[in-house]
Amino acid sequence: MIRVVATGTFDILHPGHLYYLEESRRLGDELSVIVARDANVKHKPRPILPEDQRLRMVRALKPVDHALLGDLHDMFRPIAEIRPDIITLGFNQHFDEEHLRQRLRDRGLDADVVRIPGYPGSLASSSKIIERILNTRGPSGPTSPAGEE
Ligand SMILES: Cc1cc2nc3c(=O)[nH]c(=O)nc-3n(C[C@H](O)[C@H](O)[C@H](O)COP(=O)(O)O)c2cc1C
Ligand SMILES: Nc1ncnc2c1ncn2[C@@H]1O[C@H](COP(=O)(O)OP(=O)(O)OP(=O)(O)O)[C@@H](O)[C@H]1O
Repeated sequence: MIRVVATGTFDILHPGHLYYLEESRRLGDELSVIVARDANVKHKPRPILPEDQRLRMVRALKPVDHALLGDLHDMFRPIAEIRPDIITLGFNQHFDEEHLRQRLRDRGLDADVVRIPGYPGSLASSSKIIERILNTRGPSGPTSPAGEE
């Protein structure tokens, strides 16, 4: 039984998320997904959708066997519980593979780390979808009703 773990914020689902999770699942027999806590998303604007909602949607996706919210303080705690054989990183996750492998070894965890490539598609990005919403439906967007600020 090969256990795989995937991680991410998953704010406003799109086909890039699905591709990452499908490719992660293909590497093993069981896929667990750790969804980032609202309080831990500091490297970009805070998610639009709250963590419970992001978790619920990820859990419903076909390639996902288990989904859980991450730990608030220690990112290796869920990993120590799941004991995966493989941890996948998405194409734009800011972790260095070798550094992550070393930190895992330091904690007595010997999971391999595999980078999954990007899925092509102009709207396969949460931030681009948000940008498009603001540009097309925001106060100065082309579809706002006449006379409304
Ligand atoms: C091995 C690993 C374990 C993680 N564990 C947690 C965790 O327990 N709690 C959490 O809030 N984020 C955790 N994260 C981080 C997020 O799930 C996410 O990868 C990070 O916020 C980068 O998000 P993004 O690629 O979705 O922008 C973990 C990331 C990795 C690579
Ligand atoms: N287009 C994509 N192709 C492949 N993997 C993707 C794609 N978009 C996101 N992922 C992966 O899905 C996981 C969760 O991604 P995340 O929630 O950061 O979405 P995002 O669309 O990259 O967000 P943002 O646009 O805010 O950076 C990460 O591992 C990320 O690398």
